[in-house]
Amino acid sequence: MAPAVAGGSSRGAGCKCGFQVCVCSGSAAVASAGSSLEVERAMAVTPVEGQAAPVDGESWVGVELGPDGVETDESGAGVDDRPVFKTEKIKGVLLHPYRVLIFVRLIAFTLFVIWRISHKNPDTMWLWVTSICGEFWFGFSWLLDQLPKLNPINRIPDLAVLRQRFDRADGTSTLPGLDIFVTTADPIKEPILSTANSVLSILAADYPVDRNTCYISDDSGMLMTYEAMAESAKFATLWVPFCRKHGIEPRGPESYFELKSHPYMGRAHDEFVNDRRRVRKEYDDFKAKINSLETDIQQRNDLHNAAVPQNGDGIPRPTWMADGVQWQGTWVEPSANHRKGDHAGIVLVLIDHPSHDRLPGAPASADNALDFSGVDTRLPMLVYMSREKRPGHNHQKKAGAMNALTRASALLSNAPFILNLDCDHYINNSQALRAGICFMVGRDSDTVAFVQFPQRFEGVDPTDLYANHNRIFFDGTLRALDGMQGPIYVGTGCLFRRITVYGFDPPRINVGGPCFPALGGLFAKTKYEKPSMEMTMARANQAVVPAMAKGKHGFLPLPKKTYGKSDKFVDTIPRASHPSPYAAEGIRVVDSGAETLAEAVKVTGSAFEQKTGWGSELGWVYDTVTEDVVTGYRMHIKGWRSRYCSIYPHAFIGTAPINLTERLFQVLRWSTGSLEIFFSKNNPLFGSTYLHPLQRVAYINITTYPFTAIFLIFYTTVPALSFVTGHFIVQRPTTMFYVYLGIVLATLLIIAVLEVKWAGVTVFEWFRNGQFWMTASCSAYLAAVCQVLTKVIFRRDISFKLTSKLPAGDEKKDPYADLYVVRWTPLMITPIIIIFVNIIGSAVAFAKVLDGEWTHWLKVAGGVFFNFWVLFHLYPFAKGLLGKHGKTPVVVLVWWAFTFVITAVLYINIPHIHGGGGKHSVGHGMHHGKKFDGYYLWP
Ligand SMILES: O=c1ccn([C@@H]2O[C@H](COP(=O)(O)OP(=O)(O)O[C@H]3O[C@H](CO)[C@@H](O)[C@H](O)[C@H]3O)[C@@H](O)[C@H]2O)c(=O)[nH]1
Ligand SMILES: [Mn+2]
Repeated sequence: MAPAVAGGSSRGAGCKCGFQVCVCSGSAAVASAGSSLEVERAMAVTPVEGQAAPVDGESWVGVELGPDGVETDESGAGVDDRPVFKTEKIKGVLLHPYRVLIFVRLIAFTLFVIWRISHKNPDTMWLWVTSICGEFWFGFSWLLDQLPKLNPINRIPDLAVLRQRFDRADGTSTLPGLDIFVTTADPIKEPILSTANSVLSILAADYPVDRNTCYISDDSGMLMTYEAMAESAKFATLWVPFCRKHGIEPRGPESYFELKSHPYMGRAHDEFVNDRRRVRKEYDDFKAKINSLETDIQQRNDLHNAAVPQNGDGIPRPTWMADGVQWQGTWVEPSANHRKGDHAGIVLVLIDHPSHDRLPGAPASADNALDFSGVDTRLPMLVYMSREKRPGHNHQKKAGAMNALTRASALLSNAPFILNLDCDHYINNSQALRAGICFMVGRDSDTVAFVQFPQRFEGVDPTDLYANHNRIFFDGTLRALDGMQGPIYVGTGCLFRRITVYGFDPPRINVGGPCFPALGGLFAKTKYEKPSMEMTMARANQAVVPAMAKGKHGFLPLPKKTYGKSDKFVDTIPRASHPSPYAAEGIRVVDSGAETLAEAVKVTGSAFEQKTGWGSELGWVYDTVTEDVVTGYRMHIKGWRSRYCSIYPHAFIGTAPINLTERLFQVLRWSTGSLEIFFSKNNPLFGSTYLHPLQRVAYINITTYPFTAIFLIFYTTVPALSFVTGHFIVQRPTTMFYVYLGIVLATLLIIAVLEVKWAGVTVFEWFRNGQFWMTASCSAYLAAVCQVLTKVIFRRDISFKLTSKLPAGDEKKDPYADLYVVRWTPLMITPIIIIFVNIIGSAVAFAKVLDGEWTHWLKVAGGVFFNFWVLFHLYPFAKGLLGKHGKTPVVVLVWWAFTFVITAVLYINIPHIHGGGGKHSVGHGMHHGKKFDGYYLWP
């Protein structure tokens, strides 16, 4: 097979797990991955104290800060010089061989291609030409994937230092404000209980409550979502103080109560057990309420609407809120102005701004069973929002929701930082928010646009059949990019700097990675300016940042009209980088009065963005099926940097589609989105020179990887067909050919082993990554290439559906039932063809040897081995295709063996194929009876 390939670690191909247990025990890891989540949670009792990400500690060594490495705090004054995060690089014993091998492989590969070009195959020129093109592409894409990994960096937040610098003795804190956006689009397809859990985990996270606001955006506009959030707000008054009192981890109740053991903080064990029993009972009630919401709302409506005639009379039957008011959004019985895609905007405050001072709870009493005396009972602000939807408007999916959230939140809380979580992701580590903030307030951090966390998933089958955990991508590629300009933005679990979202330039440019300042300086503009005195003073005084309009690389706001017609909103922009929502002690500069709420509804209106810069110059980027990568790209080309934050226990955990069809569709969407960027004005080849050179390479990689499909289809079919046709890619290999090939393959493996070592993943995951890479290439990537080319040529739009978070099988009996549900999609056609071609190819070869037609069985074995290599990669796919039968792996093998035997028997026994006049005697390469000396290239 194309020697350059090892399963690219692009986003689509890959696996996303990340369990400490895997990392420590190395080998037996994967089998226990499912249950290791339990272990992990049990270990989560003690909140992390700057605990390292789950990488192999032996592989990394601290980077020493130079004399300039003194930190300044948010006021710019060098108050405390201890850094809020530590930086590590890979130990020399790993790093040097790693880099040398990459170089060696590059040379060997070049020599290999030169050999191939100079050894023409006159028999079948088309094979020769196409295969060389393929090899060239594989080598090139390997390089694109490998080069940005030359300088991996590991950063570890130091929460103890953060605490000392920002938290005061009286329990208040000067940490910067943080707005958290949760996006949801359907209370059924995205189970509402899971969304409620995410919100509860956010409300209970460890962050100064008066500086933290949670926004839930509901693109369905349904009352059910709103009421589930109202219930959550109610339950939070118990859940949150309970978490604080006993140091509960994780703080999503569902995952907490699922734990087999319930460790506790502090000494009051009996009290803890009693409290937990109480809360558990309340949680069960809460769950029951959430689960009956649909019928409750229905019943309430029936009661209210009893007077209205029942059948098809065209009289609208409204949906009623609990307080007897008509719901503004989507009605249960949809009518004009009240259906999905056609309803008014809604902004409702469920929990208002908390007080600035602590609010200790009451001791246990008759109507209050839990003793919360001494526990702060304040809750962060919680806002429900559903933007206006109108027919004929393109609402731009998640990107549109995020932009609406950005504007509404500016009016209500205007925090300088924004964290986005998809509705199925909850906070698994209560310190996650603080950990992310470390990278925003540390040394040089004012040029950091966003902090991307790895995406971790639960509910993935223990062997991670379709590489859902994507660990090679997260722990390898994204971490490595931290050593360049920073990780690519890949969606949920990302913390943003608000002014970056507003399209501002960074205060200065310093994109050269610590290891390649020279290289960075050579190709990229690495102008370094110390923050001006004015800016420093402004921050120190906690006043409006006056430097915003200044300087080429100072904050450069876009023209006012770019932001839309809301003076109130535009007025918030100068304070957008202000760390505190308080002007003077205790006086909030933002309010949630009726006027502000009305303005918030206005700025989320569907016409608001017309003739503004939203979706192009600022905010999340529009007109693409994946808004994430391109939004981050537009920040990087301005010279902003990003950071990767991988903490342990995992910061956030979500759900992943373990069903083959769902997974293929997800990857189809991602790869289509990637190609769209390539064919747009955001093609990374033309991005500004502020882009770090190797960062550019990484972007070229992530916007071109689906093209691999074209070449891989060739390489997974033609060699197998060679056994039938007798035309081979390489006719007479020489010793040097084998030497080059050997080096190319050996270095591939050693590089992988080193990479797996520093990334802290397992070799098994590396194989899974490769397997899914091939499956995706033959199906989703190929479809993506076709789709995008159609879009580019015929200007046809591409539509996509939500990734399902609903388990399709019976969850009670088997948590992974969804894995075995087969839903047919045309995406499956190519991998099926490839499987058959490879089985048939090797069967024919086998038959030819048996038959005495070919005598060099050893040479044939090489080719057959390659066919098996392809089959090995497509094995998970075949397993999934068999559905329930695939549960027994033998079935796959039996199915394959059966096809093999049938083909071989048929070949030997049917003279029509076997004898002269068959296909294989047509070419000049090999004739019946002629000694087999053509040899298929790839062992
Ligand atoms: O009209 C819409 C459609 C989607 N969403 C939300 O967008 C998020 C992501 O959608 P999902 O279908 O779950 O996509 P995934 O493939 O699971 O998500 C990954 O890929 C997306 C880009 O394709 C990123 O936006 C996500 O953050 C990333 O986790 C979910 O919270 C949705 O509720 C909306 O708010 N409005
Ligand atoms: Mn999702």
